[in-house]
Parts: sequence; structure tokens; C-alpha cells
Amino acid sequence: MKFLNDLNEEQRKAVEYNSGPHMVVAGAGSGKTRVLTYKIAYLIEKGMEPESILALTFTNKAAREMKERIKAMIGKKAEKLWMGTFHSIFARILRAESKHINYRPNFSIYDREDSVSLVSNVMQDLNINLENLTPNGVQHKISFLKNQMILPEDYEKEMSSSAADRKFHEVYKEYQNRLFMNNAMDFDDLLLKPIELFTNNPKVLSKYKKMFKYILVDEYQDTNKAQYELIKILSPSRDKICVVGDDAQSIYSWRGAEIKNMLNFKKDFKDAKIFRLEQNYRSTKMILAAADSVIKNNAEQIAKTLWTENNDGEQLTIIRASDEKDEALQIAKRIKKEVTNRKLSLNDIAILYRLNSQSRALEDALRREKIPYKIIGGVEFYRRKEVKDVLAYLRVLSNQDDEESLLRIMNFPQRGIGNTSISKMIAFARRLNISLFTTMARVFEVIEVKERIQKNVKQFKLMLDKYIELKDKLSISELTSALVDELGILKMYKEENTPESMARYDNIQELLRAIQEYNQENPKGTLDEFLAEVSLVAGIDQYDEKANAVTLMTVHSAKGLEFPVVFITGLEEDIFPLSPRFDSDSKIEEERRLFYVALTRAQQKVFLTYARSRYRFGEVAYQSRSRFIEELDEATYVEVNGPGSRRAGRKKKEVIDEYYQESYDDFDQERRSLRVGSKVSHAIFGVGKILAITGSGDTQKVTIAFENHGTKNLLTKFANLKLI
Ligand SMILES: Nc1ncnc2c1ncn2[C@@H]1O[C@H](COP(=O)(O)OP(=O)(O)OP(=O)(O)O)[C@@H](O)[C@H]1O
Repeated sequence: MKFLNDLNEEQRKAVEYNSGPHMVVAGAGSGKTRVLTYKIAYLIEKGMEPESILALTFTNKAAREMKERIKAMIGKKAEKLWMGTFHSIFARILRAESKHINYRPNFSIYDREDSVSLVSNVMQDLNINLENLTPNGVQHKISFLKNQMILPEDYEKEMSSSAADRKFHEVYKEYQNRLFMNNAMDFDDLLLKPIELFTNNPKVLSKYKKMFKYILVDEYQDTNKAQYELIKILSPSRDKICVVGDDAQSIYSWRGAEIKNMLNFKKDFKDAKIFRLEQNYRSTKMILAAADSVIKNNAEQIAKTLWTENNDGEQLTIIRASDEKDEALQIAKRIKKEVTNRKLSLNDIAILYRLNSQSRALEDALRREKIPYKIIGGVEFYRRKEVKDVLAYLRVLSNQDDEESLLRIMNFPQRGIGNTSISKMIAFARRLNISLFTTMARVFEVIEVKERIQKNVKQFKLMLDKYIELKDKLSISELTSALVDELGILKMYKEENTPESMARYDNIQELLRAIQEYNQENPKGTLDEFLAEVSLVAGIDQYDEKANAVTLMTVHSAKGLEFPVVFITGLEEDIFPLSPRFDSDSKIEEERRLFYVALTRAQQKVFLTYARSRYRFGEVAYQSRSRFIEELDEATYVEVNGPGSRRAGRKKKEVIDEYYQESYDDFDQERRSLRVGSKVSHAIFGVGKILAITGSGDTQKVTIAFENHGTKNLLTKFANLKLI
């Protein structure tokens, strides 16, 4: 097999090994993905049927790319591989086997936002208020428990007798119950339900065990308990299994990932063989030395030494900025320089941050400098309001028990069915133990609802019935177009004619286009399958590498990617690492691994930036530089002080260039127009009235009485106040 020549000796050994369970422990950039890809091609070339190989990846994007690569190596038969994320593969299996767990195959898949909304409805219905937990927090806790396979009944056994625990348990139990009633699953169910399925149905299990002759798992360091159980349950005769991972890149413990799955592989799988890949093909020697000097501060890790034959490369550059705006401006300027000096295109550059909220200042600066950028993970396409509205209609057409989706569309676009009437219908549904959808058919029996509104409900129900009937006669694309037309939402957004409504208009058009493409690519694809697919799309999956633009994303999303030039921003205590003061050692170690992941994305050059002060939680916070910078080997970096150094405050005019002048002028403009008595609005605190102004220039402060947040003292420069 000629393609084996693309591998180094150790990689090749791992690819050819076939005599038992094995784990490839590989450092960053050492060819993990390559080994996995080649191994699958190798197995097929050796005669294994593609449909008997199960390959589990961390993102849909990784699965797609690997499949493409394998197709290029061995041809079209690669299409038949079972390759995808845990969630998408098991959603597919659950759909086929739904009757064994008392679900119907058209079950809805709730994303995080849907789950939060369900939690919130449950809390309202049970009239439960959890003092310290918002619906968001409750959802997070539920998800964390589910990831650890702790169901309500398990939780009940372990919980304390405190009122808070009891209330939480009640919400959790009812949340699970509602999911079931709605014929819906949340993301965590997509891993838990298959365990239930396989455990309670030995015949089904044996069918899949026979079918999957080989299991391969990517990013093994970030598997959680449920994923681990699934691998163990399914791994055929326990020997045809290959996992790859890097313990130094385990960054998802907050979502329940367990690094110990990797550390315990040898115990779990008898006679497991370990392959180590230590040659890095991605980065310069300098970048590897820097990464190594940081990660060696972690106590918990599998020993390995990464080396490379690549060039020595340049030192890292550390840039100090005065605040987040200055940081962003300096980055934008640098990018222009780098592109010219290194003859790079913009998609060779990534800007990474720890927190999504850091992106705003960066985006502002890039826009002003007219540098095209793409942002990954913001509000993802399929999570946008207008897109979800249309999808909610499709979900109801597919699964009438999906109460969450039905509630979303009941009065959208407005059809005169208010919340009070909806509550009354829900009460009726609960009393009779029927679904809300069925209640709509019997709305004339719900005497508490006014006659006029009963008619509106009836009409809405008739419309849905019509499309439910049409859904098997039309393609998904025709169905959706007809529906969107009848709802008149495109027209509605067009008439509103605001930038926001036009963006919504475009997004719905884009959705119609996406559905058309889906139809073309999957002529036999059903509405249920389409909905399952879009529910599982993550931000990174839509990432277009070819678009000529700088990439902005969190370090978490950057896992597995590589770029010639990488900026790592916000290197300050409390940002990166996040919350060091309150955290245990293990959390700091995870932050350090995250920093390691960030550094090792770079091929040629790394810039590290930090700001002396930063606007956070509505106030200016003075920041101290991240411990991770202090941990870097001194030989691996140089520091430059941009105009953000302290000197800049005093001698601003001398050190800042025209561009900065312009941006400071903007501040001054805003400041001059503020007066005692002016009404202003603030991004977080809302509307308020200025009571006093003290000081001037950069240290000017305003005292504002906010309508809903009391009186606050803010530094004008950072408050970003808008006059009303
Ligand atoms: N034997 C090899 N010869 C040449 N290039 C290689 C070889 N192995 C890997 N590479 C290249 O090195 C880079 C990193 O490989 P890959 O992405 O497979 O590593 P990885 O271990 O999955 O990385 P990470 O875990 O850091 O994301 C890729 O550009 C890949 O093409």
C-alpha cells in the first residue's frame, strides 16, 4: 500500500498493528489525525467492510474531513463508514431502535437553549424557585449529572435533605418526564439512552456488536463517562479497538470529560499496547520549547517528549496593552504587518481567546481596520432566533408531541393566542393527560379560553394539519418554502426594514438554501433525519477554512486546528487562567492544558497579548499578567510594549499614531457631550440618569442612577455610554 510511505516509522507501526486493543498517545501536531485516517484506509484495503468500521470523532467537521481524505485514498466505498460524532452516530442508532426504549423514531433533539427553556417551564409549572440557580444553572447541573450518568433516582439517593436539593430533584425528575412526554431527547440523552437500550436489550446489543468489527475513537482524552461506557459495551470481543489521544490536551472536564479514561486504558483493556508519537510536524522548535516549558508545571501527565525537525523559528512576542481596546488595535495593526512581511493570506491567522465576550473589542478593531474576519462559535447559524422559529415549525410537523417547539410557534407570527390562553390549554392538557397538540383539536372544550381565541387556535391547528399531511408528499425544501410563504415571515421582516430584520430575512433565505442543498445531497433524506442533523451541528462544523479572513475563536474551538500565525489574547489572571483564586489544582492544570493547546496550534509564530485593565462586569478591573507568561522559558520570548504601556497615559500624543488618536478622539467626543441630568444607556445596566461627573480625561468618572440597577460610579472611558 503506497500511502503507508507518508507515515513515519512509529505512525506506521500504529497503523499496521492489529493484534489487540491499542492506544496511540500522541503529542500535539504529531499526526494523530493522520494515523486514524490512514488506519481506517489500511483496514479497508486489507479487506474489512467499511460498514463494519465505527469511527467516533469529536466534531462533525473532523468526521467530514477524515472521510474525504479516506475517499481520496481508497475511493467511494469509504462513504459506507460509520463515522461521526458520538452524538450523531448514536442518534442514528436510537432512531432505528426507538421502539425498544418506548420512543418514536421521529423524536426531537433539544439543544442547550431548548433544554434551558424546558427547565424554565418546569420550574414555573411546579412553582419552584431555586434561590441560587437560574434555569440556566439548573440545566447546567442536570447536564453535568447526566454526563456522569447520575439520573434523578440516583441523585435522590445521594442528595442531602436540604430544601434546595429536594427542590432541584423535583425539577430534574419532572424535566426528564417532560422530555419523555414530548418524545424528545436532550444532547446528553443521545449518550445515555443507547446505554439503556443496549443494557436492556441483549439482542439489539449483539446485533451491533456483530456489525461493528472495529472501533476507533479520536480525542479519547475528552470522552466522558457515558461515552466510555458505550465504547466498553460495544467494543467487539474487546480487541478490535484503537483509541488516540493526548492527555496534555484534555480540556473538557467541565463538561464531564474524564482524563482518567486515557490514564486507565491499560487497565480497562487487557494486553493493550501503547504507541507513542513524539515527532511534531507542525510547529517550530521555539514554539515547542515554549509549550513544553509551560506544560511541565502540570503534575498529572503521561511522560512524553515532543521534538521536531522543523526550523528553530522565531521567539514568541509578548505584547502589553493598556486595555482591551488597545489590545485589539495592536493586534489589528500587527496582522497587517504580518500579512505583508510573511506573505500570508488572512486565513493563515487565528486570534484565540478564553472567553467569548473578549471577541467584541477584537471585532470592532478588525472592522475599523477593514480586516475581514470570521468568527466561530458566536451565535451559530442554526441557533439563531429566526432559524429556530422555522425549525420549530418543522419539528412540530415531524413530532406533534414536541411541546417546547409548539409553544415557540403558537403565537409566532402573532395570531392572537396570548400567554394566558396558552396556560389554560396547558392546564387542560395536564388534567386530561393529553398533549398540547391534542388539546388544540379540542380547544372548544377549554371553556376558560375566550371564543375568539378558540377560533384562532382552531385555525392554527388546521394549518398545521395541512402541512402534516403534505410533509410526506413534498420534498423538505418544497414543504418549507410553502410554509414560510404562508406564514409571511419573509414579508414581515422585509417590511420592518431594520438592519436586524434584514439580517433575519437573509438568514431565513439561507436556511431555505441549506434545505435545498440537503435535498440535493440526500434525495432520500426524511424530515426527521434532516432535523436530527441540524440539531447536532456545532459552530466549528460550519467553519469555512477557505474564506480569506482572519479566524476568531475560543481556544476550546481551536482544538485540532493549525495556523501559521496565532494570537493568544487576554493573558491575564482571572481570564486565562480563569478564576485562579477559587480553583483547585486540577482546574489550574486544565487551564494550563488549554494554554498548551493554544500554543501548539501555531506553525510559525505566536503572539501573546495582555491588557493592564479591562472592562468586566460593568467595571474597570486592573489586571495582572497571567502566570502562564511567567512560566514560559525566558529564552523563548521577547516583549514589546505598545502604546498601551503606562507611559502612554502621560505622553499620549507622542506615542500613539494617527489611528489611536482617532479612537481616543471618539472617546473625547462622547465624554464632552455628557452632562449632569443626561439620560444614558449602558450595555449591562440599561437606562439611567447622570447624577454627577468628576475628574477629566482618562480618569473622568460618572455617577449614574440606573432605573433597574441602583446607583453606580463608572469610568467614562470604559463605560461606553450612549446618550438617549
Ligand atoms: N509523517 C508525516 N509526514 C509529514 N507531515 C506529517 C506527518 N504526520 C503528520 N504530519 C502533518 O503534521 C500536522 C499535524 O498532524 P495532525 O493534525 O494529524 O496531528 P494531531 O496529532 O492530530 O495534532 P493535534 O492533536 O495537535 O491537533 C499536519 O499538518 C499533518 O499533515
